[in-house]
Amino acid sequence: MDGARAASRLRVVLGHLGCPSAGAVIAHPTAGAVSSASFHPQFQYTLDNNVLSLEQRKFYEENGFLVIKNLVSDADIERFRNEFERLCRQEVKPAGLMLMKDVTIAKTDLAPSERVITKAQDFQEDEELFRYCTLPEILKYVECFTGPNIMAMHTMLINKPPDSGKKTSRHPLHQDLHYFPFRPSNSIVCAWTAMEHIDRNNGCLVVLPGTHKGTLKPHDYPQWEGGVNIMFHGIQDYDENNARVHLVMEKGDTVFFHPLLIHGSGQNRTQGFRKAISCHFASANCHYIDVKGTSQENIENEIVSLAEKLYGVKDGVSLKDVWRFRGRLVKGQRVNL
Ligand SMILES: CC(C)CC(=O)SCCNC(=O)CCNC(=O)[C@H](O)C(C)(C)COP(=O)(O)OP(=O)(O)OC[C@H]1O[C@@H](n2cnc3c(N)ncnc32)[C@H](O)[C@@H]1OP(=O)(O)O
Ligand SMILES: Nc1ncnc2c1ncn2[C@@H]1O[C@H](COP(=O)(O)OP(=O)(O)OP(=O)(O)O)[C@@H](O)[C@H]1O
Ligand SMILES: O=C(O)CCC(=O)C(=O)O
Ligand SMILES: [Fe+2]
Ligand SMILES: [Mg+2]
Repeated sequence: MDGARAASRLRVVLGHLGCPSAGAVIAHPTAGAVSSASFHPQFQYTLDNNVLSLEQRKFYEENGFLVIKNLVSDADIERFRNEFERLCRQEVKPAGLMLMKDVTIAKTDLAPSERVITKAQDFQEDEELFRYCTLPEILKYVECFTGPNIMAMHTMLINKPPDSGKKTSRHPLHQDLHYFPFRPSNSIVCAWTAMEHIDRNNGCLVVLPGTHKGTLKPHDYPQWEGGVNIMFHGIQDYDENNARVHLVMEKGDTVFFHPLLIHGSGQNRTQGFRKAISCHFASANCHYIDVKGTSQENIENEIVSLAEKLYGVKDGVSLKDVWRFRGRLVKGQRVNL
């Protein structure tokens, strides 16, 4: 049940009980016997617990994202950086890991190194990097969105390269839900941690606040002259008047955001490789959906044919099989996913 319906149902129930202040529960959460810290039926994107302040909850409800400063330690980030370098040099090859190169060098046979790999994806079998998805300081916040049964569904270390001049280091504006065949969307959250100072010069995250309240939009490849990275689908028609917020973040700062929030990242105009580590978490109580006949069918076809090509998997595989294989339980019980 969503928050608005829960609130109106609560009003009905309290009304039946002859409670005169039924409306006041919504208008004045501090009134009466209801504790303000734990009971907010008007909220629909965050859960009742004592981790987020009222201000933080209101911010996420309104905007669809929340930045927590200095959440991950320098020592942990150093470990992630070292392990990423080992993966790039292919000193270790965890099962399922995908190493991506920028489209401008995809067809070259440069030896893999941290100056060639732009993204390490699906590191769920790499114990050292997967520590990120189990950090108590991360999970404490994740639980505010997913509840207690938590799956790490999708992992990435993004190493945005210096732009070659073709602007291929950009990530077009998109909604992550486009890639996910599970619902409900409010029980999914991305944690994205800056591994260094990130601003507009090296291609920070750009978000369109409040867009998490909308629906999933059709995505496809943008018509960019210089080329687009494989699977970097973007929204074709978003509201150009929607405010754009550039998230300037320091090392260790972490943004939690809703999978419908429209976001992307600009080009990296520096000579450094801009690093961030992220995980999409979902409640294990979410359920898989069939995306056939929906706007997500294009990404399903693309991912499934890639899986067939790279891993020789047989016909009849669907997007949900790919995600079932990637997902790992990090807290509570693996209920559905
Ligand atoms: C919420 C979240 C999911 C949002 C996102 O993450 S959006 C971006 C998602 N991106 C992905 O999922 C990419 C996942 N990565 C991969 O699948 C792999 O790393 C690959 C890109 C396929 C590379 O795999 P690899 O084993 O190295 O295979 P190959 O080097 O033989 O490449 C296979 C064919 O793909 C091409 N390719 C590789 N990298 C890129 C690129 N950056 N842009 C465009 N095309 C690319 C490559 O040229 C090759 O093409 P063909 O020779 O088959 O024509
Ligand atoms: N013309 C465009 N059409 C669609 N998306 C765009 C366009 N230009 C940029 N974007 C996308 O918008 C997001 C942010 O880009 P934006 O240009 O605001 O930031 P930037 O490149 O970091 O900074 P600057 O404005 O200084 O270039 C990225 O996801 C980028 O891919
Ligand atoms: O540039 C980034 O780090 C963000 C990438 C992103 O949004 C994604 O991979 O889904
Ligand atoms: Fe994204
Ligand atoms: Mg720009």
